[in-house]
Amino acid sequence: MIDMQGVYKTYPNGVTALNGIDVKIDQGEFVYVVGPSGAGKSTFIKMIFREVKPSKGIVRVNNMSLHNLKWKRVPYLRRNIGVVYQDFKLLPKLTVFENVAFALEVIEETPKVVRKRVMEVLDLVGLKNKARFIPDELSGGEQQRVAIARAIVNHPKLVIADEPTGNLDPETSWEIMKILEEINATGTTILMATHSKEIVNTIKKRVIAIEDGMVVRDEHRGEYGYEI
Ligand SMILES: Nc1ncnc2c1ncn2[C@@H]1O[C@H](COP(=O)(O)OP(=O)(O)OP(=O)(O)O)[C@@H](O)[C@H]1O
Repeated sequence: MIDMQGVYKTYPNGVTALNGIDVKIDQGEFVYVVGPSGAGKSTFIKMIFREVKPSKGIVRVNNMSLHNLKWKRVPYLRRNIGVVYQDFKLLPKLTVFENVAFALEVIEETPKVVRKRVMEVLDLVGLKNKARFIPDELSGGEQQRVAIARAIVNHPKLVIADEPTGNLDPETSWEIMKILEEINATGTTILMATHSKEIVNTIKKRVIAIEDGMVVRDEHRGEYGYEI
């Protein structure tokens, strides 16, 4: 479902963040992306939902070629990708329900479908009883669960999580991981950048390590491999 061949990214300021990446990820895999700060993990991840365009190389996601994808086709790509961020990025003035519904309404679903689907995903993340709350009234872990509900409400084939537990305490982080594993168990591919040694070494999955913009390690049931 993700295929990168000879991918390079040099930002306009001259920094080369990706330096020849070759990676294939199949539908249904759970993959951690690890590596030191500034190694290129976020750039790698952003390339998959076309937040970043490659300077050189082939990028295919869900059978779409991204290196030459027209800007107006980008929403079609993103419809099959849910994104979860470290800082949640919820809309502060909208309720939990509205934050999640927003992702569906933009593709013009009927109110009935929206309600059913939003309540289904809120149930999955254990927040059905907080549908009317606004983000400020929730804990960090709860906000991240809303962000996950929003990411999966469209039944994406792929969920990308950029340090989803980075702002959470350990106990809450395990809860978030449990939810991501449940989503993965339904066949959704999960790609997660993380600095959490505990998580990577405990919940064993494929590990792709990036250093200086290159894949230096790619192991099934791999280790985190760094001290911090
Ligand atoms: N928009 C940008 N413009 C210019 N340089 C950038 C941009 N984004 C990232 N970089 C640079 O590219 C390199 C890789 O950054 P990236 O954010 O991909 O690393 P990372 O591995 O995700 O780091 P971290 O673990 O700290 O989040 C860094 O040197 C960074 O300064």
